[in-house]
Amino acid sequence: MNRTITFVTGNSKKLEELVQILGSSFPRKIISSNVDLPELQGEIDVICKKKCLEASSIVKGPVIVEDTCLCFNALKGLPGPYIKWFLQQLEPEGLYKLLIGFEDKTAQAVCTFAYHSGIEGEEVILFKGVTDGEIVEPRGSRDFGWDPCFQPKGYNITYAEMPKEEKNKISHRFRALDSLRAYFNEEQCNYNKNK
Ligand SMILES: O=c1nc[nH]c2c1ncn2[C@H]1C[C@H](O)[C@@H](COP(=O)(O)OP(=O)(O)OP(=O)(O)O)O1
Ligand SMILES: [Mg+2]
Repeated sequence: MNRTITFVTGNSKKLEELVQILGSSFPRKIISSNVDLPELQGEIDVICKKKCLEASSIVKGPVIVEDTCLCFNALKGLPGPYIKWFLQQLEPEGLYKLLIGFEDKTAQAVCTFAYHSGIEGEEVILFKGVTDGEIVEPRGSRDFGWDPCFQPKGYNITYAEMPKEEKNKISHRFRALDSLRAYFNEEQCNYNKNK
């Protein structure tokens, strides 16, 4: 049985963070595949499940995918899953300006990983991580997406101003991967018992 998991993503920064966060202690081998999956619409969980099944049908084995949303509370959760298009057109400056007419600048960064075993008929499993923060005037490195305009709660620096190790301790992606890691640690225990 194929135990290697393929992380299907077109985003190299996501992959970089996953590798840094999971480190070497993760029980399963993860390889990556840079396939552009369709950007679907709808509720976050539905998007992730569909994205995962799409990936699974291409890879024909165990896969994980990830979808990241940035939800502005004043906009009732938008842009949410559409953040990619908003960021592409508006850049971090424009994201900040979107909220100029609103007192409430709070936002949630939401990361959802989805895993499918590659076995037909099995369910997709979701792992979610949320980090609260606020949308601020962009500051810091332009390395990764909307990092310059997201300031996590309790901090006075943005994700983009933090050392990578710091972001990776509190980020939406870290939180999601923490529960994914717990799931696979247990799965590995059961696998070893039944071997
Ligand atoms: O930690 C992050 N810090 C800053 N920006 C981020 C982060 N994580 C995702 N992002 C950006 C990438 C994309 O503009 C949008 C999510 O869209 P999303 O569809 O999930 O990502 P994507 O299309 O780049 O990669 P994928 O091939 O895995 O779908 O937010
Ligand atoms: Mg995408």
